Amino acid sequence: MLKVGITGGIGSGKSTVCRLFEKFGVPVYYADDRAKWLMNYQEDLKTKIQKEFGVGVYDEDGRLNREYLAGIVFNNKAKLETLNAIVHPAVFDDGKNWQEEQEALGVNYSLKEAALLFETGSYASLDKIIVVTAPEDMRIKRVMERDNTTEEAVRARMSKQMPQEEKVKKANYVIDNTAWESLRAQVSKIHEDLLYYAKRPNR
Ligand SMILES: Nc1ncnc2c1ncn2[C@@H]1O[C@H](COP(=O)(O)OP(=O)(O)OP(=O)(O)O)[C@@H](O)[C@H]1O
Repeated sequence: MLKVGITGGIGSGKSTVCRLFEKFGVPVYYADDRAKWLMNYQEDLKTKIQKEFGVGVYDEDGRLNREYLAGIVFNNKAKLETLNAIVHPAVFDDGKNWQEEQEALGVNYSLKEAALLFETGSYASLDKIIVVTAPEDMRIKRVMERDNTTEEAVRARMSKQMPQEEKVKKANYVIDNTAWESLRAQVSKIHEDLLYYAKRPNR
């Protein structure tokens, strides 16, 4: 099975593009959503997080207090690195298990969607990379509307990510998500190409 990664800056439209791939029957692993789930429900991971950041990280029901944790790590590089060193391997292993399941089902290629595909080093385990792009002002506006948040808050999150131009340099495919109208055709073309590549003998 061909393993394909899909990434892009905040608000570029990764999830929107993935939903189009799903319409073509391609299975998608949403690493960021899955990370949230694992931090809430995987006991090993929860124990490690609690040990490092204290009991206050989880509420009485055992659910992660995301605001509390964000307050600790957002402007503290060392703490953020510690958290990442705990969470990223757990998500990577979970993604690997998922890929093995997909392979056993006979899937030609699967997608792994992650905002920090390059930053976490996860791209190294993938065969092809798709980067979704959109102009910065458009991305900010879309996230402000989607999350009902401020420009400042979006820019703060954006500043922690690799710049879009650098991601594009590392991509095998780039999807320009400036306009909704051209999105489906771009996805369709890449899907055909990946299917062809995935089925090629001795690739
Ligand atoms: N081509 C488009 N035209 C208009 N709105 C769009 C388009 N693509 C995405 N959007 C909207 O922009 C917002 C951001 O898109 P999406 O959530 O897919 O981005 P993302 O890259 O997955 O975001 P994040 O980095 O925050 O996870 C969503 O509300 C989505 O509906």
